[in-house]
Amino acid sequence: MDDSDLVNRLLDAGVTMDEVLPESPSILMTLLLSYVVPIVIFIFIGRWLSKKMMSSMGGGPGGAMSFGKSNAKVYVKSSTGIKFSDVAGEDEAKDLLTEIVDYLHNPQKYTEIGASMPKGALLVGPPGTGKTLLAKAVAGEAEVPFFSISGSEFVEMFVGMGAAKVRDLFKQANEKAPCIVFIDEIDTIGKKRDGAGFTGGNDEREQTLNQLLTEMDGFDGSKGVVILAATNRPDSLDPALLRPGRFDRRIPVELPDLQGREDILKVHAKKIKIADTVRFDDIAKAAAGASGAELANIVNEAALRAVRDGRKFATQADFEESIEVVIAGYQKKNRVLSNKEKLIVSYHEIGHALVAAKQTESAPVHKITIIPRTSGALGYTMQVDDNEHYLMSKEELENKIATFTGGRAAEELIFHSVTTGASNDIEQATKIARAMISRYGMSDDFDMVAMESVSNQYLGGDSSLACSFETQTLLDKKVVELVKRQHEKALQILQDNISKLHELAKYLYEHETITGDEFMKILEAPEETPAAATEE
Ligand SMILES: Nc1ncnc2c1ncn2[C@@H]1O[C@H](COP(=O)(O)OP(=O)(O)OP(=O)(O)O)[C@@H](O)[C@H]1O
Ligand SMILES: [Zn+2]
Repeated sequence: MDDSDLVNRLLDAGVTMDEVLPESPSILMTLLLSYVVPIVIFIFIGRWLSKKMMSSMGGGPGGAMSFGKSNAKVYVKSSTGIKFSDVAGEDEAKDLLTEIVDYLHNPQKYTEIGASMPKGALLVGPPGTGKTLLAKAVAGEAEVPFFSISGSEFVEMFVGMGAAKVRDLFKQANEKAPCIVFIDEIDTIGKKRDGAGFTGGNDEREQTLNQLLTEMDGFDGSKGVVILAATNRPDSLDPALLRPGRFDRRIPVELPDLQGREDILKVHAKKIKIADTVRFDDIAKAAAGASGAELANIVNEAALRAVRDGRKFATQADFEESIEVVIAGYQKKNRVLSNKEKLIVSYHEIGHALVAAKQTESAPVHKITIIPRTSGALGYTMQVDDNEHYLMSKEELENKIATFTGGRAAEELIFHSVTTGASNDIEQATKIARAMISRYGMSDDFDMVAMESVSNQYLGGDSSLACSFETQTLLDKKVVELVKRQHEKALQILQDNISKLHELAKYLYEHETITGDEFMKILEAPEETPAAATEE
C-alpha cells in the first residue's frame, strides 16, 4: 500500500487532510512517519505471517508454505508441564512409560551396566484415550523438550519432502537431546508397504517411511532421544517399524473402565465449578463406552449448559444431559454393549478365569475385563505365567483347552445358549488339541502320530495337505474328542462352583475390570448366602 493511495482513500471516506496529518509536522515527525513507522509495520506483518505459517503447519496436512528446512522447530515445547497425575486411569500404560522417564532422568544408571533404552515405543489404542496426553506427560515428568508431529504432516505433495522433514526432525531432536519425539497417527506413513489398494503418493510415503527407519537405526540410543508413536490401527503397520531397535515396545492405551471414567471426569471437573451434589460414579456409569476425550467433552458441555441456564455451577442434571449429547452420536458410530450383552460377556470371562483358577498347573489370572478392546474382543481374561516355560506337559495343555472352553461353558450353563463371542476360543482350543495330537505325539494312539509325521516329511509340514483323507478324518475325530472332554471338564468345574461364578460375574459386571488379586479374594472368601447359589 502506498501513501497516496491511503490519502485518497481517506479523502474518499470524507476525512480531511487536516485530521490525517498534523498541522506542521516537525522534521523528526516526518522522519518517523515516512521511515520508522513503515519499517515497524513491515516487521510486524512479517512476524505475523511467519507465525501464521507455523501454526498452519501445526495442524492438518501441511499447507502450501509448509515446506522449508526447519519445520520441526515449531513443534518444540521446552516443557509440556503435563504430569502423569493429569492422566487419569491408564495405570498399565503409565507403569510401562515410567521406565522411560527414569531413564531420561538418570541415563548413566542404565548405560553403566550397558543397558540401552528402547528407542521407540508404540502407544496403541482407540481414538481419544489419551495417547497424546501420555506422551506429553512423559516429557513433562522427565522435564525434557517435546517434539510433536502427526504422520499426515509428513505426507507431502512433492516426492522427497516428507523424507526431508523426517531428517530435519531428527536433526533437531538430536540437538535438543534428551527429548521426546511424538509421532501421532504413525499409520499414515507406516502402513504396510506391499499393501495393494494404495493409490498415489506411494513413492513419497515409502521414501518417508524409509527415512524414518534409517534415522531410527542411525541415532545413538544412549543420547536420550525417545520416540513415541501413536496409532489405533497397529495391524496395518509395516512390520519393519516393529523390529527390535525401532518401535519394539507396545503400550496398550485402552478405553477406561468404570473407575477410570470416574477418575477422568474428576480430573476434568477440577477445571469447572460444580455443585456439591454431583455424583461422579453415577455419571461414569451412564457414560459406558466413553473415551477420555469424550468424558472431557462431557464435563465441558455440562459447564456450558450451566452458563446457558444462568447458573454459577454445573449440576448433576447438566452432566446427565451432556452425556446424552456427547454419547448419543458416539453410540451410533460404535457398538456399545447392551446390559444383557455385558452380563453375558461377564459370565463368559469369569467362566475362563474360574476354570483356569480351579485347575492346578494353570497360570494365575492377572486381569479380567469386559471393556471392548482395540482388537475387537468384547472382553478378555489375562493369565500371566510366573515362570515362563517352553515345555508344557500334557496336563498343562489340556488345562489350557479347558480354560478356552470355559467361556462358552459358562454361557451354556447360565443362559442355555452360546453367542458368537466364543468362536475364537473354540478355534484356539482346537488348535492346541490338533497340535497335541499330531505334532507333540500326545495321542494315546501312536500310529496316528507316526502317520502324521511321515506325511509331513513328504509335504513340508502343512498338516492339512499332508494326510490322506482317512487319516485326516481320524485326526479330526480325535481333536474333537479331546476338546469335548475338556469342555465337559470345564462345565463340571463351573457347576461345582456355581455360586462363585454368579458372585464373580456380578462383580465383574459392576466393575468392568477386576485384577487377579480381587478375583482370588472373592474366590477364596467363604461362600455367600446359599440363596445366591440358586440358578436364575
Ligand atoms: N486418561 C485421561 N485422563 C485425563 N484426560 C484424558 C484422558 N484421556 C483423554 N483425555 C482427554 O482427552 C483429550 C484428548 O486425548 P488425546 O488427544 O491424548 O487422545 P489420543 O488417544 O491421542 O487421541 P487420538 O487417537 O484421537 O489422537 C485430552 O487432551 C484430555 O483432555
Ligand atoms: Zn472367551
